[in-house]
Amino acid sequence: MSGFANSMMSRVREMMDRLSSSATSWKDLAAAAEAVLKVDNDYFMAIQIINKAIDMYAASLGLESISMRDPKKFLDAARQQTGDAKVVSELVPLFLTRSEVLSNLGAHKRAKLELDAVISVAPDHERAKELRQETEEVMAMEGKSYSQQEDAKIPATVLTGFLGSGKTTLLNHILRDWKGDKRIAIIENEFGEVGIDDALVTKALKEEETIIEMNNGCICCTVRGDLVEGLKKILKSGRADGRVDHILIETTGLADPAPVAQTFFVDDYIQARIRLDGIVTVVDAKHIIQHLDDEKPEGVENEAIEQLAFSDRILLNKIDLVDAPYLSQVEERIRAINNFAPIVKTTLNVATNLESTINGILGIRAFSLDKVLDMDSEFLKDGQEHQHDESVTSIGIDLVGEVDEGKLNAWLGHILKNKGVDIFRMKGVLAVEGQDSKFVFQGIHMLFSGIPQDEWKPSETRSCKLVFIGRNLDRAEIEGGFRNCLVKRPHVAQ
Ligand SMILES: Nc1nc2c(ncn2[C@@H]2O[C@H](COP(=O)(O)OP(=O)(O)OP(=O)(O)O)[C@@H](O)[C@H]2O)c(=O)[nH]1
Repeated sequence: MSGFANSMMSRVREMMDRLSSSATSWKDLAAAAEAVLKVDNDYFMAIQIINKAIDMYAASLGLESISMRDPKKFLDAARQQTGDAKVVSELVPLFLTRSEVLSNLGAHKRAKLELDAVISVAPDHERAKELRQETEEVMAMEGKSYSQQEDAKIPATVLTGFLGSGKTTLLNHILRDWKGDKRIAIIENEFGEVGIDDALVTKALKEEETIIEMNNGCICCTVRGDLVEGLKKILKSGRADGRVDHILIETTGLADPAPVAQTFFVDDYIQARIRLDGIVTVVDAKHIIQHLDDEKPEGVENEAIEQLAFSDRILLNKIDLVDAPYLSQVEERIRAINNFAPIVKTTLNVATNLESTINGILGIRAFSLDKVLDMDSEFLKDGQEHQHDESVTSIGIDLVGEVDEGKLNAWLGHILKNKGVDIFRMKGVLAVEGQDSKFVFQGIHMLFSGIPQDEWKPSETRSCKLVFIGRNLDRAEIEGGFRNCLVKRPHVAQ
């Protein structure tokens, strides 16, 4: 991670560490949150500190489990334990600060819910009533028209979906086939040591597009700081040569979208200029149930479930690979996780209804912090880092040289037959002996396709790049197997 990104992401944590070691009471934290709000207008930092103050207060009463989840229940329980006077003088001010911050971050519904809770225990509290009225006014305005301030920001879409679901296919349609005239900047993140998507993303880009690749870790954890940096770079490039109308962020197939979405609230500069338009999840109809049912070790999230839960629009893709009863079953499973996101059925590789599909995911104003907080009241808490399932790894191969077609086919056939269940995803761009075109292959479990694509240019070195992502992969076996397919002795590229 770059120095800048490091410093950005560690800022909140450093501040929290400093406060934890120097400020030992909830009162100190409450004062610190007020100061951060007044001096810096730093809402994300303020909410971290005020949450900690409320947590500390709740812990002193043994009520930490309900403090965020249900503010009314928490305030009522606190009242029973400490009496009305203390709740009004101590807890209410904490909740007022929190409501103010939530409103400033755009979570008006959640702010109102907390203010309602405050007013239920302190019906005459003037400041609480005032804040609730202000919040209601903003909500009424937002109901009529999208706020001008939000309109002025550049919309960003987080494109998520499990490995191989069709994200890059969709991206290519947007870049190559879509008739819309938006200037789109793209941030691409891959899981795997060797970047392949660069070769798979269409070269027929509209001239103006900016593509930023982030391949040194997963966007939802290690490279979140780089995402902020990438967004800032896009903002600057947009300023230099006109405009950027939309930002599209393709996450890895193993990303948890929650921390990616949180990024839009962490940095003031970003928050003032970019708004999260929506989280779009592409679903592979054939394989999704298998991944939803995948049992994970203790403390490890199931990414396929998270990607659906946080989604604002779902593209139920690859419907050509399943029959109608199975498709209904898939829809039912999706609905059990996310009952509000519209589902659009697609076959992205043949691009039917492309215009309406793309228009239905860009500029939709679908992301709502309120909606997310309803589902996950701790969404704005920093430090909830995503833990990847460590049995799922990636193996990257990057070698100069070319393969023997017969040996390659036999080896790929062997892998598909014997490792198809464990290999979630494989893809590669290969030089095949005697062929002028690059051989591009894609595999998802037992499904495989390979096609010649683009000729090798005289200036290019004929080489092979492959990525395997899956469970319990044996690096020596896969790498050894591939090396046996090579025609010449390879030279390992660094
Ligand atoms: N049968 C079928 N195949 C599809 C469809 N959409 C995409 N594919 C194929 O599925 C494979 C994976 O598609 P990608 O777009 O690379 O998937 P991805 O989500 O970007 O994959 P990762 O980046 O590895 O997570 C490719 O071979 C596509 O051609 C579809 O609707 N039907």
